[in-house]
Amino acid sequence: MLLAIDVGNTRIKVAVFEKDSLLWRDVFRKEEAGKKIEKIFEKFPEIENSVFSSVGQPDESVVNRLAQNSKLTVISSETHFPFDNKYETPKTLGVDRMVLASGATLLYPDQNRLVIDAGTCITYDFINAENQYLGGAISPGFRLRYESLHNYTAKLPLLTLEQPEGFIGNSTKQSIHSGVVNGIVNEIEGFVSRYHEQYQHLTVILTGGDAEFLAENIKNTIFANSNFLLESLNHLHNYISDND
Ligand SMILES: Nc1ncnc2c1ncn2[C@@H]1O[C@H](COP(=O)(O)OP(=O)(O)OP(=O)(O)O)[C@@H](O)[C@H]1O
Ligand SMILES: CC(C)(CO)[C@@H](O)C(=O)NCCC(=O)O
Ligand SMILES: [K+]
Repeated sequence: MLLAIDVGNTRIKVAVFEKDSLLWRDVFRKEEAGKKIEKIFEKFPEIENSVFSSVGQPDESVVNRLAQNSKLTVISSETHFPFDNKYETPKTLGVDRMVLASGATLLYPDQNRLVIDAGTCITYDFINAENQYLGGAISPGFRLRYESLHNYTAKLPLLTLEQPEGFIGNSTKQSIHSGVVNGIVNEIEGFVSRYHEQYQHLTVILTGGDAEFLAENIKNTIFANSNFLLESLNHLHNYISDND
């Protein structure tokens, strides 16, 4: 049994896997990590292994706690990934993006893949059929867009994610919702079309905290899976174990 921990920019996501099946998952704030992780080991005493990845500097107390209770694998830029990294600055590439690229490589073999992660940031990661990671894009996610419109203007209110009533925003609120939601939807559809022009056969995977909301709004054929990063951690852990 494996415990996978993904420390994002805002929240921590954890899942327990038995082979390829996800048994249980949870999401919590960073301050709660210590207590929550202790509880997970109590709930699942069968956990032997854990795999940890963090977009920021890993929290030492969390890492120590995991290492005390299980055989721990920490994913970093030193990890042996299943793709060939062609990024010009591989040392600055986000660990979360490398985990997503690993999952896409292992789960969708021999094809061009685009992973879109809609979380705090929206990231685009492209791996070609030759398993070369070429890069992608980074843009602000829903919450960042709503917050920056409020924080950097004199009059715009702070709103939270809501489906706009139409394309033409007919009030301040509706204009903001249209700008943020239709902006992101058009951005994603635009990127997917551009990749499609260059790569006819393309598998698109959509994940992150806002994936479900987005899946309902996007035209193109995509695989939406909110747990893709956690599942990628599980598969990457198996890959590392098999190749040691
Ligand atoms: N309680 C919550 N706190 C923050 N964001 C939330 C919450 N519930 C839903 N969301 C939505 O999830 C998005 C953040 O996604 P996610 O949880 O994947 O981000 P994250 O933890 O920062 O992870 P990552 O860094 O991998 O993007 C926000 O844009 C917001 O719309
Ligand atoms: C882009 C984020 C913030 C998305 O979580 C993260 O992957 C990150 O900090 N990346 C470093 C920059 C890069 O990926 O090139
Ligand atoms: K993200």
